[in-house]
Amino acid sequence: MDMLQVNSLSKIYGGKVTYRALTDIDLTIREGEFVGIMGPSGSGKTTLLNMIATIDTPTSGAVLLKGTNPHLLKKDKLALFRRRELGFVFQDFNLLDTLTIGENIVLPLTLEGESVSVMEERLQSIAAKLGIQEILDKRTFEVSGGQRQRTAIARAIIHTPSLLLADEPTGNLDSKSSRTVMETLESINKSENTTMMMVTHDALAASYCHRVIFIKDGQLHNEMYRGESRQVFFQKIIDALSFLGGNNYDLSTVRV
Ligand SMILES: Nc1ncnc2c1ncn2[C@@H]1O[C@H](COP(=O)(O)OP(=O)(O)OP(=O)(O)O)[C@@H](O)[C@H]1O
Repeated sequence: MDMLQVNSLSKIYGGKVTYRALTDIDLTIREGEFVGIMGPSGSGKTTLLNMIATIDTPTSGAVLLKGTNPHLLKKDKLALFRRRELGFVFQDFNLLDTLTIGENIVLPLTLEGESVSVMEERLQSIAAKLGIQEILDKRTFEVSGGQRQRTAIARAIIHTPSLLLADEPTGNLDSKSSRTVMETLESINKSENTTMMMVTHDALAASYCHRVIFIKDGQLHNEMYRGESRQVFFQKIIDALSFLGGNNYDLSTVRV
């Protein structure tokens, strides 16, 4: 089944000087697929993610999630759609420092008015899957970056969203934590069959995806499927990035 369809999506930013950030993007993501989006700085990756996340609106074209175009929904329905169908993971974790790790994770269920016993059960089960049972009572500033990101992932999937959107989830992590976070996402993708789309500059992170789509100058450039070996895929991604060129690709910082 197709989970996400993006049809002829374009974005022109307004203002004194207009800027065409995306041109005619067509994209389909199947249920359970884990897709990476890569491309040089300024190529339109975050713009694409923001259109799909309904954080921003397209200039033309359509986004369909399970056949529904969220951009056509009224404000209340859109808020509900976002809360139920989407999960978000960001580079800077976006956790609330006034809450414990456990309270952060159950926040989406609190907003849904779920009962305490259901919340507790879901919390324990998800914390066990992500290996963060020991830190549920701690504050966000008492745990490591990798643990914070796993907390953010737990919060993003506790309401079993149709689509998990991640923007540079390893951007603030060292290489060891990056691996753990990517292994976590990979294992959730497998066990829950959660459809995932991740924007990243990090070739190591991208190598965990089933498919990587490269964007250049606001247009789809090419795509690559992983196949059997993550190591081989990693090398292919590095080659594709150096071929793609563009700004801010410092391959000396690439992690193996
Ligand atoms: N609100 C905005 N108004 C005007 N131009 C914008 C706006 N947001 C982004 N842009 C421009 O659109 C282009 C695409 O930006 P976007 O953030 O999507 O790129 P990106 O590929 O995610 O870049 P990076 O890898 O550096 O995060 C850039 O040239 C950017 O300057």
